[in-house]
Amino acid sequence: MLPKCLACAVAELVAKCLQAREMAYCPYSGFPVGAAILTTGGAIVTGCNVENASYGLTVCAERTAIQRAVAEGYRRFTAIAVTCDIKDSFVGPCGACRQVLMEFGTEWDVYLTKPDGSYRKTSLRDLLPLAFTPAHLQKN
Ligand SMILES: O=c1ccn([C@H]2C[C@H](O)[C@@H](CO)O2)c(=O)[nH]1
Ligand SMILES: [Zn+2]
Repeated sequence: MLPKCLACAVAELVAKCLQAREMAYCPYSGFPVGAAILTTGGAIVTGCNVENASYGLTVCAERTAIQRAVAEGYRRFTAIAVTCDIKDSFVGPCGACRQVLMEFGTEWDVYLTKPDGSYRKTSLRDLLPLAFTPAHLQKN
């Protein structure tokens, strides 16, 4: 894959998370969420929330995306863009998703994206301070 400029990669990532939100399966909440993950190699893997009649089995968009990415053979990531239908504020991933993303690196950029495509950049470190990570399980 050809390397892209960072601004181009972010623009594509944001566009893909908005597209992914269109695929959300959310008949119970009516709250569609889209996510798009950028791998270190420049590939983008998307996800949406997938709800279930047994409500607790619902999977968030961010976890759908990361699980899909890992299943496709990717392990190293640089960024995730996330969007929902809320227009007046930037909304972060839920706590469960923050922890699951942290499993695959502490240095993620996170683009909290509004439906109009505007975004606020933050980081997984800032979203999950003092995180418990795989490094804590390594023997000394
Ligand atoms: O970070 C989050 C938070 C919520 N949801 C989904 C789960 C559920 O389908 C709907 C309402 O909680 O939004 C996500 O996809 N990501
Ligand atoms: Zn979540």
